[in-house]
Amino acid sequence: MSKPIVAIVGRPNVGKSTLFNALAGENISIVKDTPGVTRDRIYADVEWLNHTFTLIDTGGIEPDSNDIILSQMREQAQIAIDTADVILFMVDVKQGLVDSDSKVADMLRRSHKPVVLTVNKVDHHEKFLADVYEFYNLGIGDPFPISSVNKQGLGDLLDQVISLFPESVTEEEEDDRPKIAVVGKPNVGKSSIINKLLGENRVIVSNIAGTTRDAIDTEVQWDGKEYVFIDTAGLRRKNKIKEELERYSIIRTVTAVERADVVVVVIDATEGVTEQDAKIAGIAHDRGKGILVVVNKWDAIEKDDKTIYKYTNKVKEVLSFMPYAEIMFVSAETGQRLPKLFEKIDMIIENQTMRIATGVLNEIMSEAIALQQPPSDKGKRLKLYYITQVAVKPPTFVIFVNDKKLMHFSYTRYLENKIRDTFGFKGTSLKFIIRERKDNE
Ligand SMILES: Nc1nc2c(ncn2[C@@H]2O[C@H](COP(=O)(O)OP(=O)(O)OP(=O)(O)O)[C@@H](O)[C@H]2O)c(=O)[nH]1
Ligand SMILES: Nc1nc2c(ncn2[C@@H]2O[C@H](COP(=O)(O)OP(=O)(O)OP(=O)(O)O)[C@@H](O)[C@H]2O)c(=O)[nH]1
Repeated sequence: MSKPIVAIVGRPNVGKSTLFNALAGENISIVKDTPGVTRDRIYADVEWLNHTFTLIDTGGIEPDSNDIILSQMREQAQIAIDTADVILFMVDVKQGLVDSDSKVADMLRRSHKPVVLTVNKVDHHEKFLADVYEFYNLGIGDPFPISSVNKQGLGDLLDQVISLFPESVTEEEEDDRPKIAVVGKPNVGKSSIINKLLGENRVIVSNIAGTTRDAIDTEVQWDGKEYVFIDTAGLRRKNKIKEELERYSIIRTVTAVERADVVVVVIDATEGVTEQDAKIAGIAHDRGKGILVVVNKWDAIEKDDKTIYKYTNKVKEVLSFMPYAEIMFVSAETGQRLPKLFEKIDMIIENQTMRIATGVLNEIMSEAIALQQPPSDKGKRLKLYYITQVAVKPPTFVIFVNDKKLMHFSYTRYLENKIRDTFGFKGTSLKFIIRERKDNE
């Protein structure tokens, strides 16, 4: 089930980052050993009442000449229209209604996307109320006055945002076809891979409009089974903007990954694996998605009998935060090994949805404890009582212990490895939740 996406759009300096930080707060998921992205605060998961959604800050416009601001705002708004379920359009009560606000409002209105008009910097309600009313002129509905700095008005704002989410029983959720996102740096061969898969296999292609987002998905049939490639039309069609801002490509990646079951991370063999690849892979890792690393352009490099081995090690080193990732070497040009992609995808999905019986899990844990004593601190030893699997996609386990503080990351990793020794779980991360239970309970 993918989380709804909310995008913040607005001119420079209206307070987008301030609101983003106020809402994301400590909820921002920072996985310690994942590189980059989450800490860039471009996106974060926000919880409000019983809802979780992904908040995206489309900001990052360099305040320059007005012309540039307007064209970049249009770009920003387009990204939001393409990817978000709800758009939070932010204006600044102190600056008042500005021409570029009206132009962007026109664009948003034409998109028929749910928009929440957010009037920021209303630090004193009475003083600014008349100015807030002015924003009715934008013709995109009621203005919601807030003060991001003082965290005022955020509750009403979030209530409104949540009320606009699509019904939870959408077509997308009933659809059990595997959904695949192909991501990677520019020029690594994402489009070439998809075109090859479409072309050679004489697959039936149909465009399925996203249920609430404007992303265009592509259906591919392989071996009698249907797979959905997310937002591939945008990939195959060359980007209008030559050098898409890194921020925007991260936003596109996040929103595609959010909807995917399996994420194919494409790496260019001729360039080698880089930190930027790690950053992109980190987005999928953070979200607990199935991951397949595909090293493309394998035809284009000089090889001897050790090349694959060396290359695999290099990939594992740069992507050391996801040792479970499956790696394969392909060529979109020659089609080498490309058909294997579907086998791997099937295998990863199976692992993502695998459920292990509680009895078996507890046996594995008891054996692991017998082999390696749990850590202790100041005379108190960690006791592990019970383990059970509570969810799939990714497989999630709860471990009951006497004292959470004693459960070191390294011991969790040790247990994870023991579980993987038995069940593999290739291509998927595993999530562990540690709960305390008192001895006498
Ligand atoms: N008085 C007041 N100032 C605010 C409020 N929210 C933000 N500001 C200030 O407005 C300025 C701009 O805020 P940012 O959050 O950086 O604005 P932004 O829209 O992210 O700007 P860009 O990154 O340039 O797109 C900062 O000096 C903030 O402290 C508010 O609610 N009241
Ligand atoms: N030798 C070789 N070249 C390839 C292979 N796959 C792609 N290329 C070339 O790499 C270049 C980029 O390929 P694209 O498929 O456009 O890459 P992309 O990742 O979709 O690029 P963006 O749309 O910019 O993100 C093209 O010139 C392709 O011909 C391959 O397997 N071998």
